[in-house]
Amino acid sequence: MFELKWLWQNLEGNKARYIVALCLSVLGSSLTIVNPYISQRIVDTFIAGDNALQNLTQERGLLITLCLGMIGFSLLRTGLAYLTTMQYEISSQNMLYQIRIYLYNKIQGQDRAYYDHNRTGDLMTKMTGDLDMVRHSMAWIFKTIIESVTIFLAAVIYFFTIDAALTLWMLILSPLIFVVAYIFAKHVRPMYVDLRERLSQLNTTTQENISGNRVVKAFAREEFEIKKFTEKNVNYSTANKKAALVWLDYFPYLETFAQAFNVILLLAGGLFLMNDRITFGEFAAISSLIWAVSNPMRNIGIIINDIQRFFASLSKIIDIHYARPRIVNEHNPVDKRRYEGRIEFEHISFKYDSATVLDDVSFTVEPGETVAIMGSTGSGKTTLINLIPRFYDVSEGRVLVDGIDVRELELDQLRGNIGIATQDVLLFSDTIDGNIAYGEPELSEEATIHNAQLAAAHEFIIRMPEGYDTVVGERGVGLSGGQKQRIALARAIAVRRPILILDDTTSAVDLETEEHIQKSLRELDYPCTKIIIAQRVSTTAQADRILILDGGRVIEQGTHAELLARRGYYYDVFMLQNEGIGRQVIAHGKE
Ligand SMILES: Nc1ncnc2c1ncn2[C@@H]1O[C@H](COP(=O)(O)OP(=O)(O)OP(=O)(O)O)[C@@H](O)[C@H]1O
Repeated sequence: MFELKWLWQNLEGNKARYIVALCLSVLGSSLTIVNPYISQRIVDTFIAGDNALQNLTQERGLLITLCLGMIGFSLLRTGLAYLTTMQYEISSQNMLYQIRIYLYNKIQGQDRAYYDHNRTGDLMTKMTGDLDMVRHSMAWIFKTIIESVTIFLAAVIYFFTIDAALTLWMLILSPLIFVVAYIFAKHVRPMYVDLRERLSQLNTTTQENISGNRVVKAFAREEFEIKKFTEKNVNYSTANKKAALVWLDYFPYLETFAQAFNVILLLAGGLFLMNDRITFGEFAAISSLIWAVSNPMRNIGIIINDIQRFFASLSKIIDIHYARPRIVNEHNPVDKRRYEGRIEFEHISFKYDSATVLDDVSFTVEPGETVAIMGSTGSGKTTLINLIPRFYDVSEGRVLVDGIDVRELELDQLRGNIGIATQDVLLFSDTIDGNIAYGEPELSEEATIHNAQLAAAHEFIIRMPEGYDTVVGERGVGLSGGQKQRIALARAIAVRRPILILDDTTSAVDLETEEHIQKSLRELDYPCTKIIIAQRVSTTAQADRILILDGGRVIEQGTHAELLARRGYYYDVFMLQNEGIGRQVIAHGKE
């Protein structure tokens, strides 16, 4: 089985321990027949045998030995069970730990497209519930199966040594039980696949609801969200019940078969006893072990249910393992530590799945230049800049950095040469200090403050209760939009990379603060090519060049003054934003 092979490979380092656990399981379970055997000897020798009374007086030593043997074997089995469980637990926990790290690394290594297509809730379910289910199966379900099978076989072999014909009578129903179990397993499998999907939907809804809590509150949509959650919860619960209850359709047959073991034993065993084919002791031993044959039949449904759950979870985990990022290093990537910062878009086009978002875009940014990109919403600005650090790869054309196609550059080095502040600001649950130093963990305190000053963030940070040590939440809880943007900007410039990309980073700050930030950016004390997406003319006016995107195409290109002179899109935006102060800014742009 492919899935089990995968699991076995991932048990690396714990295989020996797991095999020991399996062997201990087999050994401990085989010993189940020892005490019934001893009790058979006791009954036949000291209770029901022909010379029972005589033996009781003459063979006391044997009786005591047999009794002590029973106690000893019980203790031995308890000790073995303890050791066995310990080995299963340790090996499965170690495996879980290893696989979790491995899968986490895999998820970290995925490209943006992977995150576009996989829901966070689903990934979380895989990394938690599914992994736990697999571990639980390794530690408990496989143990139960191995032990049930061993006890069953040991008991059957023991019965055969007593009387083969009687054993065959007792096993007469076994093939039927396996047929019923097989049909049940086939019936229930798709239900567990469906159940797993519904669990993932439930988790996705919960995750979205919690992270989007502020939007929910803002629109007073709590009731709607509760309804949505309840619906997913009901779906999951119904699927759970359906899968669990389907067992009840089969249960009466299997329970009847399991009960029949006792009836057959009473009828056939009684006859064999009366005909002196078996002794009282042997009858007692079979009676005391009949559970070993009937219980696995009874539990077969529970085991099949758990196995189906196990395979449903395992296949989800394996999905992560085999998901290959499309954006990876070339075979022999170009090794270049520090870039100059020359960026060139050469007739590039880009499609998300099938929709064309960028169409034949060409432009060049020389090292140290500042290029501003403007355009209507959805015109492809963010998509365009995402092509530089290879968050996505072009569909056609080439993006070159320092004259080399980005696909030929070493990916970590490429991204390590770019400082980026994204449009959707995400701050980690950490101190402000920790957030600013995220890309440069060794950043000194002075440097942190310096970068915060450049990003016009220092003033508000020092006014916070714990200054730079203030912990901000998952998404910068407690900070205004503009404050978050400024911390994100400080984080982007703190890494001192030769390419700086700012995606609408100052949209939420006031004009005065923005003026300060623009000045800082112009005066950065390290060589840096800047690409700035902005909607405000006040941000773009000082750029060396401004590109206007519309519908994925560059429709205008030039300096502030040149674009104003063209009287196109840029001019219209300028007029809209500067009614009344237009003249002043025109003059400024011409400087
Ligand atoms: N991950 C994605 N998958 C599919 N389509 C996407 C994805 N991201 C963006 N798009 C689509 O690509 C187009 C361009 O989006 P993009 O974010 O680049 O625009 P933008 O110019 O940056 O917009 P805005 O100014 O609103 O940020 C839009 O039509 C958008 O719906």
